[in-house]
Amino acid sequence: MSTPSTASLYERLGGVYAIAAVVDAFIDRIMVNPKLNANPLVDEAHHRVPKAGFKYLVTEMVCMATGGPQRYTGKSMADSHRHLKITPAEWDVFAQDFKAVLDQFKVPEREQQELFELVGTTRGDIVMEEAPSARKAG
Ligand code: HEM
Repeated sequence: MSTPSTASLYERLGGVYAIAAVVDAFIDRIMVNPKLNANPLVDEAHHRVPKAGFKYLVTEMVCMATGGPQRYTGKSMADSHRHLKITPAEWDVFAQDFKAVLDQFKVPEREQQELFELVGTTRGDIVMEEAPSARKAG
């Protein structure tokens, strides 16, 4: 049995420098993934949004979500993804790339699981499960 740790996930991941390095590699990977860019709406946005700003916002968000002192200043997940019509299959491709990068950086299993739980909480705002007209307004 492992000793329970009181350190936040942010601290266990190594803080902002380590998180920014993982986000850097992850965004480089997803932005050129042909399976994600097969969605023309995602492809268009991936070529319009400057990578550096995207990495900045995702780093802020991961730092905040893991218990760091940063505050996320970007749009809500629903507002920044609704127009992309992301499918469950595309979400799975995204998750596979995430896992590959966490493995590449040798993030331990426990921290990977906690990250996947956090990422999973946003799925409902990002993945379009039904026609937009069927979604509740507001
Ligand atoms: C947990 C999962 C995800 C997180 C945390 C996340 C995070 C973000 C953030 C922080 C932004 C910028 C918001 C802003 O501009 O203020 C964004 C935009 C974007 N995301 Fe995600 N994202 C996730 C999943 C996905 C997936 C699965 C895809 C593609 C398949 C995707 C593609 C994009 C694209 C293309 C944009 C730019 C949209 C635009 O400006 O038109 N994201 N995301």
